[in-house]
Amino acid sequence: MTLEVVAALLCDQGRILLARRHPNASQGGYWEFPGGKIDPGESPQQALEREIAEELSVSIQVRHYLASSLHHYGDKQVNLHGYLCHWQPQPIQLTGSHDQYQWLRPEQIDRTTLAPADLPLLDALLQKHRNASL
Ligand SMILES: Nc1nc2c([nH]c(=O)n2[C@@H]2O[C@H](COP(=O)(O)OP(=O)(O)OP(=O)(O)O)[C@@H](O)[C@H]2O)c(=O)[nH]1
Repeated sequence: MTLEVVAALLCDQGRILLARRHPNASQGGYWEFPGGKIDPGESPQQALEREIAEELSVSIQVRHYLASSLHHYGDKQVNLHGYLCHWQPQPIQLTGSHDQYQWLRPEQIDRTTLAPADLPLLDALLQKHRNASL
């Protein structure tokens, strides 16, 4: 089984939003870029805007595709697609999928507690930042 999943790299003043999966969820306790599965008939952008509204109670604008990552978790395979997103700062309300969130600069993100499928997305983000500062 391969799940098609979208994730938002939501930027605010150089920091990226990370959310921690609820302990009872699959990959519980891992930090991730929030998002979720693409429903039938949805575009990745539509899925991402819907998931972020559902999980964080905020509205976002999907800007650019960043990178994808295909990861085997044992019981399933996740094809994760990361998009750079923009928002007008709004209060975040976690609605159940996550138990915490934090804003971090990409170089501050702890690779050991990040969902393994997200590591290539983090690397693409770090690469983009390095290129931007050349
Ligand atoms: N939203 C999101 N999901 C991710 C990321 N990285 C990653 O491996 N995943 C995995 O992608 C799968 C789908 O995400 P979901 O948010 O719809 O989670 P879910 O609990 O409904 O999924 P489940 O059916 O696997 O339990 C989960 O197994 C989740 O662990 C990520 O950065 N964001």
